Amino acid sequence: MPTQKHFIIDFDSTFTKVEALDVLCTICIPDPEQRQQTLREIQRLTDLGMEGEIPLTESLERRLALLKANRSHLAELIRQLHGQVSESFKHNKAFFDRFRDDIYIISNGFKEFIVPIVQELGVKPENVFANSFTYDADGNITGFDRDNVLTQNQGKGKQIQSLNLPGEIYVIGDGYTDYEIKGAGIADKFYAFTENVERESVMDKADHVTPSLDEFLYVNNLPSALSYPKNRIKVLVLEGIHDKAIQLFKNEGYQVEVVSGALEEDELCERIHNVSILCIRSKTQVTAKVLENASRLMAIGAFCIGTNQIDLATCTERGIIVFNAPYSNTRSVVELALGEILLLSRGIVEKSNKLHQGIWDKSAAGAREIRGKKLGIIGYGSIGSQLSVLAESLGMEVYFYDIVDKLALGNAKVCYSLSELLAISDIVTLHVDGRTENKHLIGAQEFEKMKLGVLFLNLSRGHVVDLEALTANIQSGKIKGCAVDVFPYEPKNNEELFQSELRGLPNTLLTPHIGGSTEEAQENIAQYVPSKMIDYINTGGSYNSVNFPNLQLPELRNAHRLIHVHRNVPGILAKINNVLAAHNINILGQYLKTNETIGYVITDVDTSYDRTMTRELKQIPDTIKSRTLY
Ligand SMILES: NC(=O)c1ccc[n+]([C@@H]2O[C@H](COP(=O)([O-])OP(=O)(O)OC[C@H]3O[C@@H](n4cnc5c(N)ncnc54)[C@H](O)[C@@H]3O)[C@@H](O)[C@H]2O)c1
Ligand SMILES: O=C(O)CC[C@@H](O)C(=O)O
Repeated sequence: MPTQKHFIIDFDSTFTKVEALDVLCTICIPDPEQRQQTLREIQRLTDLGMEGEIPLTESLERRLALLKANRSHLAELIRQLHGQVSESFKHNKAFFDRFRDDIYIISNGFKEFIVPIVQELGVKPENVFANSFTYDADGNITGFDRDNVLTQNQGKGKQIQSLNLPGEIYVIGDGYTDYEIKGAGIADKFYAFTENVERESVMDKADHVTPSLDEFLYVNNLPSALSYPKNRIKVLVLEGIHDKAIQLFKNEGYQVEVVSGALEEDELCERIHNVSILCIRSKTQVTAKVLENASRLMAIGAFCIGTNQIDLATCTERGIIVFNAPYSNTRSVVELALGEILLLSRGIVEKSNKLHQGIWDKSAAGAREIRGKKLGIIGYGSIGSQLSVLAESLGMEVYFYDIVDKLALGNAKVCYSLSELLAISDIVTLHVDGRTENKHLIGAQEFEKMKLGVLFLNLSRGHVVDLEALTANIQSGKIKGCAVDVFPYEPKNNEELFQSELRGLPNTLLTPHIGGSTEEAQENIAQYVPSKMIDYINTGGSYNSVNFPNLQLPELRNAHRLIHVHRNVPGILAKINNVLAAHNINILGQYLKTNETIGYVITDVDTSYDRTMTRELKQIPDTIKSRTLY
C-alpha cells in the first residue's frame, strides 16, 4: 500500500500571489502618501518575520498596529484576494480535488479571509489553521487571538503535530516559518515556493526550490495540469534582443538567461546543453557542432529576417524548429536605404566630414536630386519591392532583377539579367537573401558593368559583395558613393574593434548592421518571434516556421496531443496509428504534413490511456522527436 501523503500549504505569497495584509493596507488607509509609507513599513516587518529575523508574533503585532483596520474592510479584502490566487494553483484544481482530504492550509495569516479564498479550489474549511482577529465594540481590529498555537514560536510545527497525521508530510511555502516545520523534524520535506517571492535564506534551507506548483507535482510524480513544468524550460537569449521578448518568456514561466553579445562556437557549445529555446540575431552561428551539443533544444528564434547563420538542414534532421521575423524590420531597412540614397546623391558624407574639420565647401558640383534617376534593385523580395514603391513615389525610375519571377509593382520595370540591370542603373542597391550561392554575387566583373559614377548600396548580407573589388572601384572613382551596412565579418559585440578595408574611403557611409535596428522593428520582432515559439511549445503549432511543415492547429480541449516528428519515409503514420489501435486509444483529430526531410504528425486523443503508449511512439523507427501535450 502506498504511503499516505499530506500537503501543508502556506497562504500569503504562496496560495495567493500577495501578502493579504499589504492588500488590507491599500484598502484601509485612504491617504496615498500615508498608505505608501505604511505599506513600506508593513512589507519590511513581513520580511523580517518571514526570514526569521524577528519573532513572527512581534511582526504580526506591529503590522496590525500600523494598519488600524476594521471588520468592514474585510469584504473588500476578500474580493481582491479572489483575483490573486497563484497561477499554478489555479490551473491545478484537479490536484486539490483529488487530495481534498490531505491538503491543509497552515498560515500565520487570518482565517477570516483565508477560508473564503482557499474554498475556491475546494480546500476544506476544517483543514485551514490560521489566526483570528480580535475586535473592539466598533469592529476595529485590535489584535489576534493569543490562545491560538500559531501565535507561539514554532507554532506551525506544533499545529501539525497536534493533528497526528500518519504518513509523509510535505510543506510548501515561501517563509522561514514554513521551513521551521521541517527544521523541527515534523515534516519530511520542505519545498520553497518561489512563484511570487524568492527569499534566499529560505531557498537555501529547502529540500527543493519549486518555482510553481507544477514543479512540485512533477518532482513528486503527482497529477498535474501541465505535461511538463514550464520553469524547466530554459531560454538562452543572445545579441541584445529587446526586453519585451525576455518578458514574454518570463511571463510564460520559463527560466531565461540573457547574454548581451553573440557567443563563439565553443562558448555556445558549452552553454547550450540544457537549453530548450535559443534566441539569436544575425551574428551567432548555429553550426552542426553547436547542434550536436544541444540535446534538449526544441526551437531556435532568429530575431531578424536572415537565417543563413543557422544550419537549417541539421536543425530539421534533429527536429529543431526555427522561426524568424520575415517582415517586422522590412520598413526600417527600406527607410535607411532611401535615406542613404538621398545622402549619397548629394555627397553629404564628404560635406559633413569637411565641415566638422572647419572646411566650408558650399558648392553644387556633383550634387544631384534623386528625382528621375534610375534605381536598380537586385532582389525583389519584401525589402526590394517595398523600396521600389517608396522610391517611385519620390520620382525615381525603378528597375529590378530577381532570380524568381516577380510581379512588378507600380511602374517598376523588370530586367531579365543582372548585366542588364547593372548597365542601366544610376544607383544599384542589393536586397538578395544570404544563401551561400550569393557569395561574391557582386565582384570585379559586375562593378565593371556598372555606369561610371554609380552609387552602390549593400544592406543585405556581407558575403554577397567582394570587398576587395568594391574598395578598388571606390578608390578609382568608378563608384561615386557607397553605403554598406553588412560585412563578411562583424564584431560579436560593441566592445570589439571593427576592422575593414572600407574604413576611411571617400563618400562611403558605413553603418554597423543597423538596417533593421529601430525601436519599432525590434519591438515588433520581440513580440512576433516569442509568440510563435511559445505557441509551438504549448500547442505544437508550426505555422510560419522556416524549416518545419507548417501546421495551424485547433486549441487543445479535453484531449491529449501527441506530437511526432520523423524522417520522411513511407509508412510512419500507419505505425503511429497501429500503436494507438493496439492500446485501444480513440483518436479525436489527426494532422499530417511533410516536407522533403521530415514528417510532422499531430494526433489528439482521449485523455485516459495507458501511458506506456508514449514510449512505444518514441520507439518507432525513424522517429526524431516525440512529446505529449496537455
Ligand atoms: N541590414 C539589415 O539590418 C537587414 C535587415 C533585414 C534584412 N536584411 C537582409 O536583406 C535581405 C533581403 O531581405 P528580404 O526580407 O527582402 O528577403 P526576401 O527573401 O523577401 O527577398 C530576397 C529576394 O532576393 C532574391 N534573390 C536571391 N538571390 C538572388 C540573386 N542571386 N539574384 C537576384 N535575386 C536574388 C530572392 O528570390 C528574393 O526575392 C536578406 O539578406 C536579409 O537578411 C538586412
Ligand atoms: O538585427 C540583426 O542582427 C539582423 C538584421 C537583419 O540583417 C535581418 O536579417 O533581419
